[in-house]
Amino acid sequence: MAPPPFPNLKPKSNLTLNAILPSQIYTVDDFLSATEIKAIRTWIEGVVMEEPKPPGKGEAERTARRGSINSPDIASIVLRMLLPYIPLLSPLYKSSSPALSPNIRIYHYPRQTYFRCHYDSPTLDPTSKRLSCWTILIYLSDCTGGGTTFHLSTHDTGSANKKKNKPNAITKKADNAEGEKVTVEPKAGRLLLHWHGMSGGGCLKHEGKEVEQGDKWVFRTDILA
Ligand SMILES: O=C(O)CCC(=O)C(=O)O
Ligand SMILES: [Fe+2]
Repeated sequence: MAPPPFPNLKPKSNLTLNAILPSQIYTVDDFLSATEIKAIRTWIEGVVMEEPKPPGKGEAERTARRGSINSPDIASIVLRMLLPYIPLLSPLYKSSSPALSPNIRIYHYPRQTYFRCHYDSPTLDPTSKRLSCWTILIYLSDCTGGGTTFHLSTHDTGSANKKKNKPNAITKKADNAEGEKVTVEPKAGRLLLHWHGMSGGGCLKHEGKEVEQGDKWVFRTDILA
């Protein structure tokens, strides 16, 4: 039997782009409808999911199951949904031909799984020869815990470029030992974009916190610069 198809998603008008931390972290709630999430979850049943592997040298530990598929078609469906928001982002998106990485990844975090602190880095798309610059995460379920937490005083380019931005916060937490953090909670249909491009101080250190209740499902790709 043929695997279930990826649904044809419908761009929605009147959604707000929330600047959680200007120039770094943005969200859009209800980016996907409940029907679209259900159809994507059905499509995922045809995606081969791999069990977690021990981290390689210098890699962050991650204990979620992951699947990946190379699909320019899915990238173009999701790009059409993202187009209204791209001109609103900072750093300003300069390319005249917006594109998404066809490397589509699915994460499944059962209870008690996590993705430890790391930085995303610009990654070359071998076909277009373009580097990624914005991480795209779309939450496909509700769960307790499992937030995507950013460590605000961190940049991979060293202290000279540390941001002085203040977050507009979904949940804002001060932690004296580790500095200020901002957590985007997983919510079904919520889109999270965060910057990992070359300029603007690069990527903030971030992590997928341990899931406490329920299962966390995430769709991941990247905007290409
Ligand atoms: O699952 C999350 O909340 C974070 C995922 C992440 O950091 C990544 O895909 O690089
Ligand atoms: Fe990441």
